[in-house]
Order: sequence, then C-alpha cells, then structure tokens
Amino acid sequence: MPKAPVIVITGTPGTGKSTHAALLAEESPIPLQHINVGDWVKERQLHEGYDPDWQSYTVDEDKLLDELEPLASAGGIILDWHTCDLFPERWPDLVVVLRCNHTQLWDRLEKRAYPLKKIQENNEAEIMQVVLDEARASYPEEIVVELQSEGMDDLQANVKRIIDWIETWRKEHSFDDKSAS
Ligand SMILES: Nc1ncnc2c1ncn2[C@@H]1O[C@H](COP(=O)(O)OP(=O)(O)O)[C@@H](O)[C@H]1O
Repeated sequence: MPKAPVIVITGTPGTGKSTHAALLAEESPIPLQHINVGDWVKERQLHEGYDPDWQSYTVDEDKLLDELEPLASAGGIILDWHTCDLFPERWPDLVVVLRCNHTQLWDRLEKRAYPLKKIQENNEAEIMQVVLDEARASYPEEIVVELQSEGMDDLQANVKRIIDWIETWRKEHSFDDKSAS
C-alpha cells in the first residue's frame, strides 16, 4: 500500500512557510497534517534550552528525528521548518523552498520584533540562498522546487502548483485516499 506523501516546506524565517503549509493542509485533495517543527520543538521540549540573545531554542536533533520518524514513515505530512538538511533523504517526496526579496523579508521580520542581529542574519542567509543550497545538497534535484513568496498571488499559485503535484503523484502511485488515514 503506498503511503501518502511527505512534503517539506522550507525557507528562511519569514518567507511564508507556515502560511503556505496551513493553506495547503486546508486545500489538499488528500489529508495532510501540517507540522510546524518549531512549535513541536517547544511543545514537546525537544531542545537543550533557550538562547535569549537569539530568541531561539537549541534543538535536540536526535530527539526531534525520533519523534518525527513514525510520522514520516506513515506519510501524509507537511514538515514546515526553516532548515531541511536534518531530515533523512528517504523522507520527503517533495521539498519546496520559498524565496522572498530581502527588503520584504526585512519588513516581515521586523514585524516579529526579532532582535536586529537575528533580522540581519536571516536576511543575509536569504541573499546567500543558504536554505536553497542546503536543500539541493541534501535531496535529489528533481524533488527540490524553488518558489517565490512575495505576494498573495504567489501564495495562491504556489499552493495550486503543489496541489497539482499531489494529483499527479496520486495517479502515479495509484494512491487511494482511504489508505491515508
Ligand atoms: N506570499 C506572501 N504574500 C504576502 N505575505 C506573505 C506571503 N508569505 C508570507 N507572508 C506574510 O509574511 C509573514 C511571515 O509568514 P510566515 O508564513 O509566518 O513565514 P515563515 O513560516 O516562513 O516564518 C506573515 O505575516 C505572512 O502573512
């Protein structure tokens, strides 16, 4: 029995991962559970403490992978996180890397009241396409898709594109929805 797909939505913080993942979970033709990995880390204490300087948790990667493994094996999830090379190559069927121009990204991050150095670091990472390079280095070229996320039109078009991918995937794998839950 084929499992439902595992879709990774990644990108620099503020590029729109959670917004895309939430809409995709709502509109997907097969059930997909949206896992906001950052929230999981907090809620399930999968970390080694909080760094107040950077306002972020130091992730316990082994614990996180142990928690996610059964879900990834079962399929039918969207993994929403600002990094992706941690996930084993066998997990994702599709890796979406969201991109945003740095001026807009700066504004989005400023609205989050991030410390200046965190805004600067993320902005530089986006300019240097760190997450895209990481995705390309970690997964087969044909499953990595780079998408712009700069306006509501992009959001709608991107989610539609992922849904089209799911439809094709479903046909190719003769996937029956009833086996998804
Ligand atoms: N394509 C887009 N068009 C317009 N606003 C967007 C878009 N993507 C994200 N945003 C806005 O940017 C902010 C950050 O989005 P979010 O989904 O939380 O990013 P991430 O999960 O990557 O950190 C939110 O206020 C969201 O509404």
